[in-house]
Amino acid sequence: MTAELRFKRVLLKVSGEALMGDQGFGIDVAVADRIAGDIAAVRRLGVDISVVIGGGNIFRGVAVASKGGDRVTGDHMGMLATVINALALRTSLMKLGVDTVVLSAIAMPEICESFSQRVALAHAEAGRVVIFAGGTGNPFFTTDSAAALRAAEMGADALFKGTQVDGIYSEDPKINPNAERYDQLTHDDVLRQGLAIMDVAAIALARENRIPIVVFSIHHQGEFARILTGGGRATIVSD
Ligand SMILES: Nc1ncnc2c1ncn2[C@@H]1O[C@H](COP(=O)(O)OP(=O)(O)OP(=O)(O)O)[C@@H](O)[C@H]1O
Ligand SMILES: O=c1ccn([C@@H]2O[C@H](COP(=O)(O)O)[C@@H](O)[C@H]2O)c(=O)[nH]1
Repeated sequence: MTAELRFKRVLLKVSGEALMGDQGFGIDVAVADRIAGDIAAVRRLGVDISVVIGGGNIFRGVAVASKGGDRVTGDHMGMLATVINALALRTSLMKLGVDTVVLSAIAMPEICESFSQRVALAHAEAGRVVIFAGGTGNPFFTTDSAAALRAAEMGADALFKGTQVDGIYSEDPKINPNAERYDQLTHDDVLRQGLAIMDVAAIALARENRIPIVVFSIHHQGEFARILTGGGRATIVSD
């Protein structure tokens, strides 16, 4: 008997930082391959998946701004970092025989296709995994906002944030190991309590479009599939 699926069409936000593994910078191919394996397993369950990938393993715009540099240039560098990660993840998925396309919010036609909602939906309809690169294409945003935006554009019924921690806590658990972990929250709870797991714009956009957010650890192999089939460990944010 096939397990009942919690969601049929999901947008997965993959932490850029997770891709570096223990290296401290850049891409650990073994980690990219493992995450690709988790995506392939979820696809085999019959779930439509598209992906937004972060860039924190390579570059964040605030790193430039905090040293007195130009924030917009820094953000452009950060968005380019997400394209590098998207190409790496596509390579890992293609090795597993998963038909995958990268669509960038910033045109670079020699490297990948450009994003439009129409093209993205057509690729998804054809059964491809779509990886959205380049964030929203605009500075002063993050890939969490891009994930909420693309989830709405793709008609996703949930936004999965695969990150470094296994859910949302009362405070950053990396700073306070005694912080309380939540299984269930509303979008309003996250905003009112200022829980910094995602930026405010991303949470507000998901709330406006009634998209549940599922926060889980991308480091736990098979967790993505377990959550979709009713198990696993995650915090679910819904109204
Ligand atoms: N209330 C909270 N609950 C859980 N984690 C929190 C909370 N507040 C802050 N965090 C931190 O937020 C981090 C996730 O946010 P962030 O989006 O910056 O990283 P990421 O998922 O690795 O993405 P990327 O590397 O792509 O930027 C967690 O690793 C955690 O340390
Ligand atoms: O829409 C966007 C998305 C991202 N950026 C810049 O890229 C880096 C990396 O993204 P993360 O979400 O931090 O992983 C981000 O710090 C921004 O500098 C952007 O400008 N616009």
